[in-house]
Amino acid sequence: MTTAADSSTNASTDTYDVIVIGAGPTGENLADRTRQAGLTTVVVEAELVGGECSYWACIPSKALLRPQAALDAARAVAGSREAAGGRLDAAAVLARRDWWTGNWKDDGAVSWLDSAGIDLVRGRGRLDGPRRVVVETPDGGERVLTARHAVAVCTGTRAQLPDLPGIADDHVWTSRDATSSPEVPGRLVVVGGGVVCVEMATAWRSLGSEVTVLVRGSGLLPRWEPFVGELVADGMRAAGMDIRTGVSVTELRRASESGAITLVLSDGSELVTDEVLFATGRVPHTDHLGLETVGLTPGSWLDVDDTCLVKDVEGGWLYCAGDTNHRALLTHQGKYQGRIAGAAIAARAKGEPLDTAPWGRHSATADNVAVPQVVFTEPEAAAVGITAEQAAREGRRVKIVDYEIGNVSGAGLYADDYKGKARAVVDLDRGHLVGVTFVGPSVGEMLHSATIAVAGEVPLERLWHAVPAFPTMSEVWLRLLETYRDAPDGEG
Ligand SMILES: Cc1cc2nc3c(=O)[nH]c(=O)nc-3n(C[C@H](O)[C@H](O)[C@H](O)COP(=O)(O)OP(=O)(O)OC[C@H]3O[C@@H](n4cnc5c(N)ncnc54)[C@H](O)[C@@H]3O)c2cc1C
Ligand SMILES: NC(=O)c1ccc[n+]([C@@H]2O[C@H](COP(=O)([O-])OP(=O)(O)OC[C@H]3O[C@@H](n4cnc5c(N)ncnc54)[C@H](O)[C@@H]3O)[C@@H](O)[C@H]2O)c1
Repeated sequence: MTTAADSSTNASTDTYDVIVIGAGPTGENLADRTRQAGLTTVVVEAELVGGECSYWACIPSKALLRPQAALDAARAVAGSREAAGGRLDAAAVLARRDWWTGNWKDDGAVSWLDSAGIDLVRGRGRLDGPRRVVVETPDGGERVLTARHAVAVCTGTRAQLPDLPGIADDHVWTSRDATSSPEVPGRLVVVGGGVVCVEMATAWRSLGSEVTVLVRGSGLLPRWEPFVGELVADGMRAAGMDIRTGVSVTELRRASESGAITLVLSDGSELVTDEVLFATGRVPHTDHLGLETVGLTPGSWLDVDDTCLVKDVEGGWLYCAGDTNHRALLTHQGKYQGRIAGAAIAARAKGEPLDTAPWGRHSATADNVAVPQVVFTEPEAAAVGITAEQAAREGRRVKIVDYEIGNVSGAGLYADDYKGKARAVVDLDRGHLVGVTFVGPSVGEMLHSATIAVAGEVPLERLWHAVPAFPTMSEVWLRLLETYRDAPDGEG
């Protein structure tokens, strides 16, 4: 076994300072940080460099959603509305989606790894005891890698399918099909109620599918402020989707001649469709990962501290960042964790002190208090921090401030009859915002201001001095502060 002096010049090296399993957005960022800190770094990738996000998740889904959003924006304003009467060109939308995924080729991402001095080993990696990774290479061989300092598991997730009669025999759509299908199904049923469900139902409806959404609970997006699911459902119904709540699939069968799928529902009725998407959550890629060789349970989410070091493994060498640690299943949080974990690995390798205090450079503190997310439906939803219900559960003394976004000039100018709502959750003991939610057309781009207010713990008195430009939708910030001040027992 050889030892690498510099990984960028020696591709056959088997011992590295850091081994990263999984080259999704998280693995790429983590590897970049350790390499920039001077540590030799290799990433092991079983499929495509760039991960789920680039080829079957964020990028293709947003590419599918953007054209209808552009059309809706034009239709929301008298004058442009008259010019925007046509339908989407589905073939052009799909072609643009394909371009954004690089036609499911990772040449661009591989060149970036090269330029960053990070080695790539293609194949499926698994742990084989402390600091040792065995890679099953595409040619059927095996390659053994050892790490001087750290192994980082960044293997992401795959779709979770419910165990239903017929589901194993009949091909059903998962998020992979919903983001990569070359054809628009005539009829599509989407099962779930979470983010993948609402986004993919919206995208395929915009391309012409007849869409039925089946939700076993009472509404969409149950982890968000309640008005979000209601307004998103209104928008989806207005776009022609059939949303049914309190119902789930109990059985399915695909007809061999027509290919149509019959779904048997929990209310006893049947529904016939061309495709069915199960958007019913995720499971971690931690089975077949050799977790048992280091005392962990195969298939489990990996529990980590704020530096992303896996708990319950001796020797402080195993890290896990991104989806697989279940802190926040979002690309930007995975990349953030990758940056923090990479810096922590480098500091530990050099014997430097770590700054793990809240908001320190080696602590992924934002995961606990300030996770932003945008749902790209029509209307969009955007939130950071906690909801009113979470605040109540945590026993915080809070004031909830609501405002109709349509009342500000910027929103009215953006869209005739703008409908949207903002909510701020103010922690009265701490004197700053701990949660903000917006729902309405194009609110996603406003979210970062809220993220700065929550992560920065900006005192409310100072927020009065953050003056929103006129006439932008951001004037909602001023209205939220005034509403807070004028409410009984307000402290504005
Ligand atoms: C339809 C959909 C839309 C989404 N949209 C958004 C969005 O708009 N914004 C957002 O923030 N998040 C979005 N997400 C979530 C986002 O995709 C994930 O949070 C993100 O991909 C996680 O990044 P990751 O690097 O942790 O894992 P992944 O992107 O899943 O990458 C993991 C990589 O590890 C590889 N791998 C797995 N096992 C092994 C192994 N044993 N050996 C070698 N390699 C292995 C995989 O092949 C993969 O390339 C979406 C998810 C879905 C399903
Ligand atoms: N724009 C974005 O940021 C974006 C977009 C897509 C996905 N994501 C992330 O990807 C992750 C996965 O999203 P998701 O929508 O797959 O999962 P999710 O956990 O958000 O939603 C899954 C939904 O399916 C329901 N469900 C589970 N099992 C079911 C069953 N057997 N029958 C009927 N319903 C069932 C659940 O009640 C839940 O509401 C999320 O954490 C999300 O944040 C983010």
